[in-house]
Amino acid sequence: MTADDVVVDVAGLRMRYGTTDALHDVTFQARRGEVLALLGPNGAGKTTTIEILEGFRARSAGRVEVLGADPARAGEDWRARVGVVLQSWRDHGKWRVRELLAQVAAYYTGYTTPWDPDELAAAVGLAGQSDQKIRTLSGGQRRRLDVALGIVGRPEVLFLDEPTVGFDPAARHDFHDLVRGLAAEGRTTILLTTHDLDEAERLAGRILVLDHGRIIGDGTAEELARRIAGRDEVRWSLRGERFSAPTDEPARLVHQLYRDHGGDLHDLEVRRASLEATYLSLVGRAEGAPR
Ligand SMILES: Nc1ncnc2c1ncn2[C@@H]1O[C@H](COP(=O)(O)OP(=O)(O)OP(=O)(O)O)[C@@H](O)[C@H]1O
Repeated sequence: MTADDVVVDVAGLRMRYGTTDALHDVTFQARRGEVLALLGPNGAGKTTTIEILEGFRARSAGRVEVLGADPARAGEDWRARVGVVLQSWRDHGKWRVRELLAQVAAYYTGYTTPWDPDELAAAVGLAGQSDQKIRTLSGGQRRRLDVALGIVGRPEVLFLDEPTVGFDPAARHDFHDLVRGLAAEGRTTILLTTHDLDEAERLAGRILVLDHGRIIGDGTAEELARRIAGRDEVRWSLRGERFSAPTDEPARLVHQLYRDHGGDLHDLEVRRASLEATYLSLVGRAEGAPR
């Protein structure tokens, strides 16, 4: 990773609210084009971290750089390069989708080349709602609009705080497609917070597990699962008897079983080391650790 590739650089970040330490010593980096999930239980410090990176909250200690600048002191030109998806724009119920996108796009003129409102509406799946008033949108459509407003200035870094809370499965699916589409372009670094393992696994190339203000896991879903839950498991039955074996190479074991037992082999199953088991194990371990 070269210094130019590092878009988010956090070292020794601490946050104290009164007498409560919400972040102890958080250190991580994100590269250009990377999708990073901050995963953790309630109160882990996800929102606090992301608000500090967005420049909306002053930290207690530590070094934070986003696009080479300290968010606590960065100016308008920096802000134009950073996208933040806020909770729904409920105050603008009387505005039409295109109008609001055009209005917000106009703020970026002079800093970046914002999206054309109609192209952006189409990109987030709101082409059919461009002329609709915001208060008439469904929850999922409104969330798409939130995302559209977050990306209207073509940000280099996009922050999404619990983006799919309250979504139905179809809206979640569409939203995931939208984020994957943005990520596929490779120019936007995306940092999202979630409680949802499935969402983290689907969207993020890398997952940071945060618990009680500390990072207790960092890697791809597969790396985390292997590191903690260990090996995959192969299960089978042979002449009415059940067997199981842990293995690092399930394909090789399955091949061997077929070679040795052929048609006598039944109920063959490969269980991958799961992110869920890893997460529960990580968070469970941290429960017993000193704070
Ligand atoms: N403004 C505040 N004043 C005092 N304490 C706060 C404040 N904001 C957050 N906290 C505390 O800091 C800790 C981390 O909170 P934070 O909201 O960052 O967690 P989170 O991981 O985003 O949780 P959730 O998943 O529930 O949204 C919690 O103990 C919370 O009570």
